[in-house]
Amino acid sequence: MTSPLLSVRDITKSYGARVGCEDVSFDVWPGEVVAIVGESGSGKTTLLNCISTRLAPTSGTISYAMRDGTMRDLASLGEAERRLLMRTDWGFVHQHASDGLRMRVSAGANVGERLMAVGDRHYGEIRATATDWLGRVEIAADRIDDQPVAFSGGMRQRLQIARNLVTRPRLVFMDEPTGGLDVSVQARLLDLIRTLVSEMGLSVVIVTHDLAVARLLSQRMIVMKAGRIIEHGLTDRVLDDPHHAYTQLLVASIPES
Ligand SMILES: Nc1ncnc2c1ncn2[C@@H]1O[C@H](COP(=O)(O)OP(=O)(O)OP(=O)(O)O)[C@@H](O)[C@H]1O
Repeated sequence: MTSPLLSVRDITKSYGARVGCEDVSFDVWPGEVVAIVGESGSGKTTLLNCISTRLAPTSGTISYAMRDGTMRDLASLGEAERRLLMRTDWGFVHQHASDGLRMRVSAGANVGERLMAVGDRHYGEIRATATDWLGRVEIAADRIDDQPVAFSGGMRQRLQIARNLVTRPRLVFMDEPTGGLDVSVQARLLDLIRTLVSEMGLSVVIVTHDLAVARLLSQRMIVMKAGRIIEHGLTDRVLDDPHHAYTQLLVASIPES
């Protein structure tokens, strides 16, 4: 494919007098993982929420290559079209699994619900697919009827990933997906995300303040500071040869492993 999947142009989001992000432009190509990094308050979440239509930008345009090949300005989508896109063609993995799961319905139903959203109606098939996906995210099949409230943080996050990926979306947004988890749990989760993303050929936009996460998962990296992109390039290049003084500072602050 020679055209981008998502095209972000001159996105600005203001909260009254405060700038969330400003004049941000970049493309996401099919099958690539783009990491948005920067310190707290640099505008990463604001940008992610704007490009995933969870937040309306103050100005700028975001276009998306729909499954039928047409490039649509996301602001022109009707509410029903937007919701369908979010439930089927896109995924959104929240930092806190409780924001992306229904905590009081079973693990199987959390996964099955997304399948029903794309029109699956056969109970046996839905349950079989849900069981298969629980296995793919390393949750034992005998936990299928348990509610996520009874799961550990790492399990909840893996369930949230299964719920998002079961419909085989083309684009997945992730907001600090490993944030707040123990280091060993993080490592296992990162490994799982990396495997699934590569097996499924997913495009991903991931927000993280952790450069090690960006290094492990992404091919391209966007560095933000005070709402603006200050450096953008291939992840290895940005991390091995940062051009901007702020990026140099960020890279220098990664603990030696
Ligand atoms: N709802 C809001 N109302 C007012 N200002 C906001 C709001 N949300 C974010 N901001 C401001 O916008 C700027 C960018 O915040 P944002 O949360 O996007 O940054 P971030 O890089 O995601 O930070 P963190 O890593 O801490 O989540 C900050 O100055 C923040 O205070």
